[in-house]
Amino acid sequence: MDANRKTAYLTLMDVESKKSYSNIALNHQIICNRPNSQGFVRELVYGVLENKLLLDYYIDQLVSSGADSLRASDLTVLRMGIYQLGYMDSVPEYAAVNESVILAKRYCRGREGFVNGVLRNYLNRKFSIKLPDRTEDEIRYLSIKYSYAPWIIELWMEQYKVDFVEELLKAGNETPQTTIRLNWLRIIKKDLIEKLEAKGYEITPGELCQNALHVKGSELLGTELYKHGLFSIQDESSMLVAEKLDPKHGDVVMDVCAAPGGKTMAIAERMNNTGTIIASDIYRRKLDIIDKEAERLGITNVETRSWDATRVDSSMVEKADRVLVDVPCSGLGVVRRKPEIKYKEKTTEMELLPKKQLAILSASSQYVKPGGTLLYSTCTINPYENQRIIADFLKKNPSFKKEEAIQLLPHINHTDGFFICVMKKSKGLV
Ligand SMILES: C[S@@+](CC[C@H](N)C(=O)[O-])C[C@H]1O[C@@H](n2cnc3c(N)ncnc32)[C@H](O)[C@@H]1O
Repeated sequence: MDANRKTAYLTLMDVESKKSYSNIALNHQIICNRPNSQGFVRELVYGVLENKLLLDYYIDQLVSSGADSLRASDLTVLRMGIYQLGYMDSVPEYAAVNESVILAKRYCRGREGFVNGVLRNYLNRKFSIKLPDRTEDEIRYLSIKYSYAPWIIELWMEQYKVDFVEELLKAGNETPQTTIRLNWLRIIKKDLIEKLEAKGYEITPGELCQNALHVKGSELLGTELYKHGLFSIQDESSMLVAEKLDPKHGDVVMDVCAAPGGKTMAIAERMNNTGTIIASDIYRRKLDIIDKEAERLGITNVETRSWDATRVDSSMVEKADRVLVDVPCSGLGVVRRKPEIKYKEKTTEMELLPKKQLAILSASSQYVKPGGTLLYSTCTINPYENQRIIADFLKKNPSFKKEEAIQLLPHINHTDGFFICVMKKSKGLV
């Protein structure tokens, strides 16, 4: 059996049935199955994940009992087959059908005839299947066309005009460019560019941050340059958080939701290994990742500890020059990297997020020294987790003033969708 399609199938099944994150499942299955074209596997996995509702809409037109009636294994093989037939020009039609039938023989015993029939039916009808009528139900049309749960589209329509929302939906299905953060502690920009170019990578400068470079080329994480800590992979939105926090040499910084530590490291590099960063997270096991990253990058000013950020550590009250509050959120700004987020249901857990975010922000604000900086950030595009939290917080905490609030958007800034709000604590009594 073709190892590429097997890897893609097993990854998609992990995401569908075990609710694994796509990036983690994909890396795991690549290690287990050693496909000969990781590029093909990625294209197929992300193509299917990004277009899941659209592919199921096609299956609904082709299978009388509908996509919902199918077992996860049958549905996954059909989604993969239709995606290859409809969207992957590099795959000949016969290969897409035959390889899907081979997958079905292995993973959907007795259903290979059914899979063959549905895919042939798709080939016959693919140009005649129409999307739902936009004028009748715009949310449903957009939800199918761009494959997003309807509640996300409704949420964005509350905030933005429909054309703007459509651009945002489209951008969420694009592949993000690879961006790296150069490690100022180990190398200067010019030298890193030279070393990467010598290895055949194509480099262009970042748009938002001095230490950002866009890189074209594969296997970056396998290079000696990465292993020796000359750079990290990070979107410019996260780098901008560290830039806006503006840490100074010798500062005491608290990073209260720190794991896996991307922003902690960016802050530490800016502080040139001076001062102290207390990086805490509720999960002890996640802090090991921060310790390992610090070692790779030659960072020595980070102390990790497990702490529930909704609780106030009285020993740290008014001890920090800067506090970063990068809260857990719905992740609607990172759908380009984790397309499975587009299909999340609006659960009670999600509805409780703003309460938790406000609790974390309120408790953590107590660590800020008079005159110090408090930065709240999320990787989401949701006023209830962003602007509303800040408004509620500022109403109850008049000693803080908002200095700047930015909502980065993939179709405008070409970054992840990020919210960054910088606040200052007054120097005296308010
Ligand atoms: C958005 S992630 C942080 C990403 C991190 N700042 C970075 O740049 O790599 C949110 C983190 O908050 C942590 N978290 C969730 N609830 C928490 C709590 N009550 N106290 C502290 N950390 C919490 C999660 O474990 C998760 O690692």
